[in-house]
Amino acid sequence: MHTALDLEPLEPLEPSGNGHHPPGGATLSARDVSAWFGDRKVLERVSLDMNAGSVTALIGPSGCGKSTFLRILNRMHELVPSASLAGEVRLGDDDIYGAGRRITDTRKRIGMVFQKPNPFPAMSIAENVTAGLKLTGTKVSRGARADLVEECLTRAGLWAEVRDRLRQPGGALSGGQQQRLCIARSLAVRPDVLLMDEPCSALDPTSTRRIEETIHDLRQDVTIVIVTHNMQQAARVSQHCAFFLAEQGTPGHIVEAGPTERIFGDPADERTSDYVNGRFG
Ligand SMILES: Nc1ncnc2c1ncn2[C@@H]1O[C@H](COP(=O)(O)OP(=O)(O)OP(=O)(O)O)[C@@H](O)[C@H]1O
Repeated sequence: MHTALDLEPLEPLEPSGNGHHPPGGATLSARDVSAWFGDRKVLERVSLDMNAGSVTALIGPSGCGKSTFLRILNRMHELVPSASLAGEVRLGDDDIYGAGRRITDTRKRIGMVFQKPNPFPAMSIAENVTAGLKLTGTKVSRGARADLVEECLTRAGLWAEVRDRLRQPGGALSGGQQQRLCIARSLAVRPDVLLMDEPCSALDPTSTRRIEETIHDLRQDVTIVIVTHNMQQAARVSQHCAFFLAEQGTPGHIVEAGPTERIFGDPADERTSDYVNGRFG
């Protein structure tokens, strides 16, 4: 059950990063995105700007298409054999579905963190951080690797806890630490955008809070889009919010989107008000 909302912004616990990372983030814009699995349409003309320097939360009841929309944003939807889509997704000025655009280029610029932490359990903590470099063809000299590991673990809010055991396996960390390790791994390829699909749903409240602090610290550098079922979390971590709904078997669509404070405090649509106040979903 969702409850009344705490709109207080989070205070960072640690400074974000060590100053080595570039300022960044880029605005991600979806225009008239529709999606299908086979003949079944699950998203209807979704348009949304996810601004640089900002956290955008995607909220809505189960099955309304939030994860599908998120997966379209980094070209994962097309990996499902029956899946198709229409519309446009732009990262800055680039059409990520444009002719000749390679999936690996998109994945490099738009990282993703999943519901269940998925580090490589037998690889060391340090190797986990750099694991994505090879996959995306990112070149980092051997000498620069240690700095990159420290930088990314710091930005992910994990450095202080693991600095003395970088050679231990990633699988030996707690669930919350593993999730921050996955965030560090995503950051190592220097993405402009980080997509997070219910990143805290498998975590306890303390680990959840820690991830929320990490999100708060990262947003200066990386555009963040997060799917969450937790309304208090959406209110705490996001500056913008989009409310998705799929009514009576119709495809999911955005009922309304805007500044989080307005979506929670003064929504334009009664359905949004009912949802954010826990009256359904
Ligand atoms: N691989 C798939 N094949 C067929 N249908 C799918 C597939 N993935 C999702 N769907 C359907 O697409 C619709 C949207 O699902 P999606 O997972 O995007 O919703 P969601 O809002 O993220 O839900 P939840 O909050 O429960 O994760 C649902 O009706 C779902 O059953």
